[in-house]
Amino acid sequence: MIKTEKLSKSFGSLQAVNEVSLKISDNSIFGLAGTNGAGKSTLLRMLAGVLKQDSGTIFIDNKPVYENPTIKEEIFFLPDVAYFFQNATMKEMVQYYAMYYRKYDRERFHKLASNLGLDEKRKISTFSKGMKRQAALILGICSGTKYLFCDETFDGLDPVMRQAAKSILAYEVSEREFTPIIASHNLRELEDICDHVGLLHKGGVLLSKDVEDMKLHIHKVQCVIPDEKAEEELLQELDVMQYEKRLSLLTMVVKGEREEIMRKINNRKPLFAEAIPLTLEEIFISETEVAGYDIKKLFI
Ligand SMILES: Nc1ncnc2c1ncn2[C@@H]1O[C@H](COP(=O)(O)OP(=O)(O)OP(=O)(O)O)[C@@H](O)[C@H]1O
Repeated sequence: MIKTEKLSKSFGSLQAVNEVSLKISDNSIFGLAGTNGAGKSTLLRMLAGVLKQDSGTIFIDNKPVYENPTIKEEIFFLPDVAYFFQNATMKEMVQYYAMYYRKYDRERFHKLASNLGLDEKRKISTFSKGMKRQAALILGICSGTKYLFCDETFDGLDPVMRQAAKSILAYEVSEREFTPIIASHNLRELEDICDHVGLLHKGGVLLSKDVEDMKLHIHKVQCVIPDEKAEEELLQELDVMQYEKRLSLLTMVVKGEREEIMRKINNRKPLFAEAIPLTLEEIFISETEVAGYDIKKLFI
């Protein structure tokens, strides 16, 4: 488990991370969301023990991380710009990492590289940007560490590869002790993968929540209600966060229990009504409006 208490870091007069207290549970995928400059990379670098905090504490599995080689053997950090030795092939990078990470899984690496169509003997410098991202990700995953810190790892991957990367991470979490932490300025990249999301804003944590929990209390529904008056009454009756009407189709994001919402809609004799999946952005809108933030301005 990762636990920080009042973690802070400044660069000169700029407060990049401001009293961040977070808990990241084991065997879950944690998304660290926030706009450009929110402090995600600085926070990840401190968590990975690359950067020393000015104040506050970080404990990983109850041990301080900075200058602690034992705990660092359980951490792999994927920076936003992947680093490879000059002219190195993936095969050579594996040899290098395997010297440091005793649990390096070469077999898994061969399998993943082959599945993704990446040639282990080709110089990584000749790979495309997306291929380099894939290479960095699988090199990191196969290190066998308990924690994987990913800084904008999905950036530059096409939608198919993004999905593949998400599946690989989810598979690892289900198969072994593994906790990936993924930082991204794009909420859509964290969609469908994170169990828990922390939202950083101006160096502080705006919220940190379990995604499934959030989904229990907010729902997106679509319906067609032929009677205009009944529709108006429904909008009054429900705790509507957002709504949009296109022709006769009414789409609403509503707070409350799902059964109760559907019961109220069905009372208005809809031609059709169904609940549809919520995006992370929609969930965040409802969660942060209480704090007075306009999430749309934070994530354009
Ligand atoms: N080495 C540094 N020296 C000075 N300022 C820095 C340094 N590293 C980060 N900062 C500043 O700290 C703040 C947070 O930066 P950080 O890179 O952590 O944000 P981020 O959320 O990762 O942003 P992005 O999504 O753009 O990568 C920014 O204002 C940045 O300019």
